[in-house]
Amino acid sequence: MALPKINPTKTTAWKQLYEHYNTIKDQEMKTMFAADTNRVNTFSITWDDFYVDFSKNRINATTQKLLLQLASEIKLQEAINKQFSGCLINETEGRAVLHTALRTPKTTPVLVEGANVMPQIQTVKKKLERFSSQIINGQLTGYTNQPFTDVVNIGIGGSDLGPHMVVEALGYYKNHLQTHFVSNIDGDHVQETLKKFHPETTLFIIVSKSFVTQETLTNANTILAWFLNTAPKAAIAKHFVAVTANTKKAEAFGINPEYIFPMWNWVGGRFSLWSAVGLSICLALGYRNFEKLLSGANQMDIHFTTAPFEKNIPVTLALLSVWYNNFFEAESEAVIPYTQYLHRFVTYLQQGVMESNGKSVDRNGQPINYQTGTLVWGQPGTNAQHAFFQLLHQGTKLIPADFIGFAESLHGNKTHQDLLISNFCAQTEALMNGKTETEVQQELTAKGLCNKEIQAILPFKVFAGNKPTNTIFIKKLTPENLGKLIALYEHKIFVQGCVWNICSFDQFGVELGKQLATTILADVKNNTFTNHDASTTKILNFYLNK
Ligand SMILES: O=P(O)(O)OC[C@H]1O[C@H](O)[C@H](O)[C@@H](O)[C@@H]1O
Repeated sequence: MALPKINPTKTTAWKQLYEHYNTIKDQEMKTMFAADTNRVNTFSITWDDFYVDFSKNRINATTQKLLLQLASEIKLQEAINKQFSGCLINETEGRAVLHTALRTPKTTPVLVEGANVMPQIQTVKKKLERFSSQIINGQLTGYTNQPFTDVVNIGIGGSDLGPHMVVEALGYYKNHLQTHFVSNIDGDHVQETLKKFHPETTLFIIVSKSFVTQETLTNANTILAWFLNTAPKAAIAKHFVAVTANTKKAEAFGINPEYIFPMWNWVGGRFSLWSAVGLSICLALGYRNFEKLLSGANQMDIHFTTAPFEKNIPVTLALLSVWYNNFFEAESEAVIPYTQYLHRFVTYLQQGVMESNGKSVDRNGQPINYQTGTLVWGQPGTNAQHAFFQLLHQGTKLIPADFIGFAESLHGNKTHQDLLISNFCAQTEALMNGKTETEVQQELTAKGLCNKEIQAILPFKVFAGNKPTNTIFIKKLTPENLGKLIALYEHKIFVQGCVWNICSFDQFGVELGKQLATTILADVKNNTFTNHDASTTKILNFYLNK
């Protein structure tokens, strides 16, 4: 029931893509547009509220054919079927990968090792719905009988990034509850957050799939001590709830079992916002909006599992990313959302992409000799334009970029929206077309510069262009459309992991640092350390003023 284990570099498509790369690498996209009036129709997908234009890529019909052949040779369809049918595709941890079941309609059974998981999902969803509406409407109150005004999510990694991103992204739809997120072990993060609310009117959600994460438990204990400075012990039951797959540990922490929201080991942390980990989303936006988010994601799941690969958005974006990563040797890709609401989207994606696909052994445990996980970075446009776009336009690196935009402004300010969308379109056009010497010369001549002046400045004003971008244009930022967008990137990650023949669902790479931190903590407490390298020892000496 395992995923296929095919070395991509041994496929016929891979070898042909190499040869093809040599023929296309110096071709200009603008020339390709001029030669083919139908290019934009061939290389775009209209689906639902989404228009995805991937025509501004360094590809032609042969590239697309070979990338699709690669998908077929590595048995992508078989892998997708296995994921959605609950096979234990997270082999290194012996788990299914079924965050998609959390957004599947309740009438469709989803089996994990023969058992239908839908009833337990429904039970938790009902619990989330009841609890969140009782907090929002003031039926459940704090220990002094006042309604809750603030909610604090205490979690890190997947237990923070997803819900935090969604609550910010859908800020337009928020209710009166103020939401806060405490993640970092940095005590200053907790202390700064604690300034913002009162114990009598604040609900604390401890979110940890494992319920052993150092940061989360330390922060939870610090906040609990702060709470008990003014509140009686009996108040804990009303103010502290937990989301976890380890209910025993949550009970041992002192959480009222009635207020423990379970999740399951077949939901990976970085894909968990659809589970009870989304409790802060339910509280901030109301349960109906949470359901809309899930329903949007489910629509993308249906698209992903049923659309032919050449019209399949996640498959297309994944294969294009492989094209640049493995053939053009582009190391990173930028994601630029043209809405401030998505200001945490890239931070969220970084865990999904890099924790999943930052691997250097294949599914057989063999070292690999090709590039895997891309570096993902970015921030909202137009801010990004004034920060790092210089490097995109004129730097030495090839950085493919996804431009994500929403046609409708939520507050309806047309003046701003016209400006925003003009920038959104102008940047991808500029990145593709660049500016030739001749164009610069004409521009400067028109400004009245003499030839000597023009020649002195000319090289600095030329833009090579031919920089690839995808445009993901969506009608409106709604809970449904955000659900679709997040699910799109989740599936892109999965497809890339399949092509690279790596295990996308474990994260052993985060363990070593955690182990060493435990050793160092003991050393710091004892004020003695001998077992570290000279560099680390000197740094520790600096800390301990030795
Ligand atoms: O939810 P928790 O068990 O507390 O885990 C929180 C985070 O811990 C680690 O950093 C893992 O690498 C992440 O994948 C996970 O999201």
